Amino acid sequence: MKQTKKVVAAIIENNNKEVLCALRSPSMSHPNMWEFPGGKVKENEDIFTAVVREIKEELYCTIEAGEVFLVNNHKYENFYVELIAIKCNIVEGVPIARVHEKINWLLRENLACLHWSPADVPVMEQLIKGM
Ligand SMILES: Nc1nc2c([nH]c(=O)n2[C@H]2C[C@H](O)[C@@H](COP(=O)(O)OP(=O)(O)OP(=O)(O)O)O2)c(=O)[nH]1
Repeated sequence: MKQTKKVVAAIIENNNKEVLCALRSPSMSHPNMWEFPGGKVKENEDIFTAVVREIKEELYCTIEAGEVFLVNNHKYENFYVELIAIKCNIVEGVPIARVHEKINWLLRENLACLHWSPADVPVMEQLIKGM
């Protein structure tokens, strides 16, 4: 049976109404695709704790988690992902790409210009619809 990965992703919007997007590096799985930063939820960890931890590890800043924006179940070739997108705010620090190739702030209307990880496409589309 295919494994299911439970993954949290942070939807972070700045004061200019731009959304934080992160490019997976060539050494990561799903290389060279854009995603909402985050990662796998650990066993016995709640999703809100997980997203705060992942953003601290990956982007070196502190966020607070808000409400769940969208949950998308996606089937990749070798595994399933339950992608849980959570609205978040930065409360301390400035995001720095530590594991990603780069990060970018984009207006919602421009999000479709990027090449997204397939599981992220419905999240990106919902953000554009919600403008
Ligand atoms: N962080 C994050 N991961 C995503 C998104 N969309 C998506 O398909 N994924 C996938 C990529 C990975 O397979 C998994 C997240 O894993 P991860 O970022 O914690 O770590 P990883 O590269 O070591 O994962 P792995 O594939 O090697 O198990 O979910 C997204 O928006 N954010």
